[in-house]
Amino acid sequence: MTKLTPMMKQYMDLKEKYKDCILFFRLGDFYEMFFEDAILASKELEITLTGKNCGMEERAPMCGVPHHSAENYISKLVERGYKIAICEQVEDVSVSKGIVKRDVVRIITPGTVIDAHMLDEKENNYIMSIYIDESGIGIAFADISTGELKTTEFTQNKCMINLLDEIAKINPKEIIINTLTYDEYNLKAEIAAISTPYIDVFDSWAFEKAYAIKKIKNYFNILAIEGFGIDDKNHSIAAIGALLEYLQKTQKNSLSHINNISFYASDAFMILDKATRRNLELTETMRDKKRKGSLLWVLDKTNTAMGTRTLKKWVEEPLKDIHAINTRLDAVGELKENIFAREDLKELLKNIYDLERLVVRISYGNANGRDLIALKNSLEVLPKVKSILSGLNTSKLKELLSTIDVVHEVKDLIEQSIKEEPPVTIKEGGIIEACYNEELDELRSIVTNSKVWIANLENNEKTKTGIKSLKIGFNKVFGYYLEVTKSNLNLVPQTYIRKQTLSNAERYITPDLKEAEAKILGAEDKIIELEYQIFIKVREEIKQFTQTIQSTASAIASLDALISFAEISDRFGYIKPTVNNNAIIEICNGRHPVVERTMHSDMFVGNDTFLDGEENRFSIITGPNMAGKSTYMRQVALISLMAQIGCFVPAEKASIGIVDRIFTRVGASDDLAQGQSTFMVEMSELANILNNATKKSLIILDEIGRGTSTYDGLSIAWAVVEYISSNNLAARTLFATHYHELTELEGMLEGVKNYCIAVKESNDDIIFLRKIIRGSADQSYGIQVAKLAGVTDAVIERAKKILIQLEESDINNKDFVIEPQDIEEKEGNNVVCEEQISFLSNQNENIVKELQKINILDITPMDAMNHLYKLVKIAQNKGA
Ligand SMILES: Nc1ncnc2c1ncn2[C@@H]1O[C@H](COP(=O)(O)OP(=O)(O)OP(=O)(O)O)[C@@H](O)[C@H]1O
Repeated sequence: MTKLTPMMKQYMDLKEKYKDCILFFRLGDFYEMFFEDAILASKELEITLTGKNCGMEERAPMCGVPHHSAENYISKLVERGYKIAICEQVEDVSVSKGIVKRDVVRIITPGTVIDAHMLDEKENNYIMSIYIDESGIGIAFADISTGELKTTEFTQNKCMINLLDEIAKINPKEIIINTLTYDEYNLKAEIAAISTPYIDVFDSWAFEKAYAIKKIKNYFNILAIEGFGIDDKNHSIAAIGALLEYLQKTQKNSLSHINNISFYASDAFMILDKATRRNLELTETMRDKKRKGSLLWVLDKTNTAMGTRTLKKWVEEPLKDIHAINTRLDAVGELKENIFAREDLKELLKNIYDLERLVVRISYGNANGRDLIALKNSLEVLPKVKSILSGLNTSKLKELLSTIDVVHEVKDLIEQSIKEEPPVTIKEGGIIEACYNEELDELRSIVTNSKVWIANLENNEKTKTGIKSLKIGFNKVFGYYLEVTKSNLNLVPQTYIRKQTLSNAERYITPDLKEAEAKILGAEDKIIELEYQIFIKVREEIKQFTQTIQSTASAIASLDALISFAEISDRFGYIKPTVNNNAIIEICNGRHPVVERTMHSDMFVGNDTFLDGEENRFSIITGPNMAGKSTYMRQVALISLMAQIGCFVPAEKASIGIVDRIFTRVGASDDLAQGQSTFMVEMSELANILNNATKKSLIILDEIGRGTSTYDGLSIAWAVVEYISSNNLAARTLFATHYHELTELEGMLEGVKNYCIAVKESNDDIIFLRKIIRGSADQSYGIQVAKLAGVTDAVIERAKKILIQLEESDINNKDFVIEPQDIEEKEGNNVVCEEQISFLSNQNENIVKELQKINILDITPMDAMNHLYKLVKIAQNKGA
């Protein structure tokens, strides 16, 4: 018969309750894991697996991590999609019975991380809840490390596409959903293709409307949900209800920092699908997924972590509302012009800590003394920020000025209560400032006086006994003692009580000394406890200001992002675009914001653009490879997007008719992992464009139809031009192509115009002028570009001959016949070979014989390897 130890029984009960989590079970200074959790964690974390005797027949597999460094281990597991249940000692009421009560205090999942070291300060960490039924889709997402909670819903047709676009934008780390099947969609696969969140089907009852409404009311402690503007948004309500349920279930803690729901209409922003975000390299590069080389890399010169996150959100969510865009543009303009104000603000912002996340740590009860000092230092800067802002005039800056609250109550409270350099832990004292609490001051003076008394005692005893080397020391076992070296033992008075013998000294105590010690130690214990209590009280008081600090943080973040836009506009010569609701995109001397940063200033050649949705709605762009077609088209898309996020643009003049969506079909991006060929990907992206573009969209097409046979490709491309340019759609489009036949469409189709990127021929070479001009390119210059790229002369020469023959066949309407390489050329190869052989004949006649067996024009790689092997053998034998 086996009997489980009480600790193991407690563990087993909790594990039963939290089956889907790895249980981090706190024992002393360690988090221990047992059984299958231990086996898994030891493998994932590469830590030693041991065993523990726990009353069972066999020792339970066990492994553990130190409490103080647990965050690192937890973060590794969470990144890999595991859920971690943190189990702590919660009360010790039953200590008398020898049982410490433990419970799960928090579940950490990929989307519910708040711990500073586990978060990327430049990114939000979102958890998303999705509710789907036959009439629509609702989403709600929160970043619990900042307190943001947003929701939207789609009830029109195509809502699945809207959902996937939103997921691509928000990039949640974790998704809870009511179902994974919807029409013909396999949602898990669809979502995995866009982003890589941890997806879980969550309890369906949590999505039920009545339950969700009750949950929202309880959570926010309100009587009606109208105040959030979601009362008629049933899908949103369901998603929010489940999200709150999940958060409460996992966090088991006050979520008071999530104190608002913000509903947004998804069509309030420019829509960018996954392909477009990737192709325009908005936040990371296509090739290596790095920030460097992306648009964000150019635009982001923020000075606070909050500003960095806000700027990224703006880039991913361009506006469509002209007024909102203009208020940002005006503010950027004022900050650009007013260099002194901007520079001063920048310096001040550098001293502002990540208030959004700090306030959450306070709310969770995780903040330590240093966090509070960081908060105080940040708040100290705010009056100066406000004073500079009060000298500025634009409406956005005025709005930010009125939102920023210096929260002087909090600043004063911390200043008075917390020491300037407090320790990291909050349970060892040394945190609370003098003169803040009378009782604490008294206790401290007891300690100080007693210590002075002890210091005096040393001198007095020295005089009294005549032992000059007598000293008073302290250790944790005996407390305070008098130490006398062996040579002076004859001088020790009767009243000293011997306590310890060392090799060359004796240690004593006296009743007076012990009395002073008791006072000191008693007071010190009380001080530590009292300091802890005071600290918790101060932290709780600050918690009441959560909402005010959050809105101040959000205003600072916006200010930081605007200053960043102003800074790059000034530094890189950007200008203020005008935005309007007509269809005209007119750019004078526009530049690609990222490509121009990769070359010396003035090297980038600016280009003009005119698209009006009418006579000039569709530009067919031809030109040699490498001429700059892709760069040009992307620059038009990026300039439009930059204007709509409220940033100045790299151009001499720009007028942007608001764009509702940007679509791109750029280059060949294989999606083999998804089981799709290059051509399949190209065609499905094209299908997406044709199905979803509107008259207000901007479409960038780079070489449609390239991935199939020439005639199929040309036919598709031709039909695409006809369809998009027709009055049904008439979307503004830039289409780069090597199918010169398409240039015949100018004049045939309304709104289609030919452009080409100019090059100059010089002898056999081409010089890239990078200038877009009206008209079409006369040839492709592919062979010249191949030559520039270093393709062997033999291939280049042969390609030229083939090209001539192809062109002649074409002109004479003959079938394509490529004549074989002439004899001379073939012999030429042999001549080279003969020369080599005659050189080698001097080296070794066996090698020559071997070489003569080889027909260099008819040899497979395998044959070549065999011959090489034989030659090496011959050479080795000769050497031997
Ligand atoms: N306006 C410009 N000024 C200076 N350099 C430019 C400009 N446009 C493009 N370039 C340079 O030329 C290179 C090639 O440009 P891009 O890829 O746009 O050519 P392309 O015509 O699309 O070529 P392909 O048809 O082979 O795809 C760019 O990487 C950039 O370095």
